Formats: sequence, C-alpha cells, structure tokens
Amino acid sequence: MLDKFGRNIDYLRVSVTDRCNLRCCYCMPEEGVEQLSRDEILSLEELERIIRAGSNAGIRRVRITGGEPLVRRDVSTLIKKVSLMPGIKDISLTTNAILLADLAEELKEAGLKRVNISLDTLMEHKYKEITRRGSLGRVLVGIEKALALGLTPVKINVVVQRDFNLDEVRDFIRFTESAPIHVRFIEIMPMGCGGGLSDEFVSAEEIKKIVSEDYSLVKGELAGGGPADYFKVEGYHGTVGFIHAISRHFCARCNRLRLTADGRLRYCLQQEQSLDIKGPLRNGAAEAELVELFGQAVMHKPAGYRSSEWNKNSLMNTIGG
Ligand SMILES: Nc1nc2c(ncn2[C@@H]2O[C@H](COP(=O)(O)OP(=O)(O)OP(=O)(O)O)[C@@H](O)[C@H]2O)c(=O)[nH]1
Ligand SMILES: C[S@@+](CC[C@H](N)C(=O)[O-])C[C@H]1O[C@@H](n2cnc3c(N)ncnc32)[C@H](O)[C@@H]1O
Ligand code: SF4
Ligand code: SF4
Repeated sequence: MLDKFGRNIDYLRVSVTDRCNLRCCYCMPEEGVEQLSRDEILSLEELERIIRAGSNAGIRRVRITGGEPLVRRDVSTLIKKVSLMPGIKDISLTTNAILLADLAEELKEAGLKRVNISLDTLMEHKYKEITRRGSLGRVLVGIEKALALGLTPVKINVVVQRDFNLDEVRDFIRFTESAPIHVRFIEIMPMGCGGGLSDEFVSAEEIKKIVSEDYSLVKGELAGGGPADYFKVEGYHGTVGFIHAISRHFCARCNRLRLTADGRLRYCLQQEQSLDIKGPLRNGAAEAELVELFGQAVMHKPAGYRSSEWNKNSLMNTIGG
C-alpha cells in the first residue's frame, strides 16, 4: 500500500493486550493502571479478521506486541492463524520474555519466526528496579530457549537512560560476542511514563561514541522491517543496532501501521490520531469494507514525527511500541 508520500506500508504492529506482568518505569505507572475492559479489547476472532483484511490490503509482516503479549492466553492460536495467511511473510513478537521460556516451544510450533526481547540491564537488582517486579534470570533463560529453538534473529531492545544503564553499554556489546544476539540501543521517548527529553535522555550518537572508545564498529546488516541501523564488532557473532527514535527520525522510510489493543488503526506511533476499525467490524462490516479501512488509514499517515506532538497520554502499552 503506497501512502501519500510514496512509502510502502506493509508492516502491521498488533497490540494484543494493554495488560502487562511488569511495570517498566518509562512505560507504565507502578499503581493505579486503568485497564481496558474485556469487551473493549479485540477478541481472537476479531484480531484474526482484521489482520486477514490487512493482508488482503497489502500487509506482509505482522509483529505481535502489547502490553505483554505472552500474558494473553490465546496468543499462540492467533500466531498460528496469522502464519497460515498466505500474504504474511514474517510474523514476529516483541516481549519482555518473562514467560518466554515456558511458551517458546508452543510459539515456534504455531509458526512464530522470531522474537525481539526488551532488556535494559544485565544486573538483577537493577532489573527489579526498572521493571518493578521482574526476574532477570527468567529473561536470560528465555533468550537461551529462543536461540535453541531458532526463533531468530533474537534482538534485544535496550532503552538507554543516562543514570540507569549507560554504564552497561559495554556489557551489552560483550553479549554479542559469542552468541548471535543482536542488541539495539533505543532512545527513550517522551511518551507515557518516559522522561524522554529530560536529563535521562541519551542520543544514539552519544552511545555510539562511547562504544567506539573500546570497540571498532563496522557497518552490519540484519533482516527485519524496523528502523534500527546496524553495526558489528568484527569477529563477533551478533550485531549492535541503534534506534534514533528522537534524534534522527526515520519517518521517510516508515513502513508501518499499528492496531491498538482497543481496536483502532493508528497511523503514527507519535501522533494520537487513529481510525476505529473495531466499531465497523462489530457492526457487521464485510471483508471488503475492512480492507478499505486499511487503505484509508494508510492515506492518513503523516509525513512524520513532529517534535511538538509527543503525547504523554498515549500509553505505550496500548499502542505496542
Ligand atoms: N519513533 C518510532 N519508533 C519506533 C517505531 N517502530 C519501532 N520504534 C521503536 O523501536 C523499538 C523496537 O521495536 P520492535 O518492536 O523491537 O520492532 P522493530 O525494531 O520495528 O522490528 P524489526 O526490525 O522487524 O525486528 C520500539 O519499542 C520503539 O521504541 C516507529 O515507527 N517510530
Ligand atoms: C510497549 S513494549 C510492548 C512489548 C513488551 N511488553 C516488551 O516490553 O517488549 C514495546 C517496546 O516499547 C519500548 N518502550 C516503552 N516505553 C518506551 C519509551 N517511553 N521510550 C522508548 N521505548 C519505549 C519498550 O522498551 C519495548 O521494547
Ligand atoms: S515496556 Fe513492555 S514489559 Fe515494560 S511495562 Fe511496557 S509493556 Fe510491560
Ligand atoms: S514517528 Fe510516525 S511516521 Fe515516523 S517512523 Fe514512527 S510511526 Fe512512522
């Protein structure tokens, strides 16, 4: 699907739930999270129908995200249904990996191709601090399981915050040495609970400079549909990626739409505008009408990021990152 700016939109990020078993400081408040009701969230059948319509409109890659997608019991069934859709060439998952070790086999069998795992620190006490309730050990077992089962490439998302984990950048690079693990450093965004542009913000360029003091990075490559720029340390098995979400926008090569947990097609991560697809679906819309809604959403996509438009009320857990 070509948008008004000539970009090919073929990637759908699907937030299957707003619920999460963690409370990362930059994403969700610790207490008092307002949850969508069961009825507000798309059912398995509704997700299937919308994604099928997307594939008929031109979507070729689907990423399942959340909230935490693995807390939704029917996520493997959804993945199975999506992996059988002839138009879909890539189905991937973004997860905090707390439940990954338990579910990896089931997900692989269902047809999941690969996982991106969020992990901001390699130290247990700091992991507890940033997630407010997780266990680092479970994530590390999840990573091993994903590698063993070939849910690859395994990418690790690290949101960098100056006083929290900038000092661990080299430890993450060492993580790429002996295993095909692909670490991506992400600039924190001022959304939801993210402090973003405060003192905690570190630009991807600054991170790259710190890495370059100890390692010589050469241009790398990695399959995927996302905005990361990849490098690698020669001889290392994995790669090192940078996601300049704030400092250098990649909007000119934007390729995505988002389906929010409450059934809206969102045109841009940063901007709040979106189109209701759940309503028409529940009112009996036929497949062709749903396909048409995808076409409309694509035409609404903005040229890109506008620094004045970050919206603190947009919660990452309903949009899916
Ligand atoms: N500003 C902006 N940031 C994005 C966008 N897509 C992803 N990101 C950021 O990149 C992070 C990582 O995204 P992932 O869910 O791992 O997916 P990805 O990197 O797009 O996917 P692949 O490259 O296909 O593996 C997200 O949590 C966001 O912080 C986007 O369209 N705009
Ligand atoms: C919202 S989570 C959903 C999937 C899953 N729960 C996870 O954490 O991987 C998707 C991604 O958004 C990122 N994220 C959340 N809030 C962010 C923020 N304010 N700035 C940058 N990235 C953020 C997380 O680090 C994670 O990689
Ligand atoms: S980043 Fe992911 S794991 Fe952390 S609170 Fe948000 S949805 Fe949950
Ligand atoms: S900020 Fe909006 S337009 Fe830019 S890459 Fe992200 S989703 Fe696309």
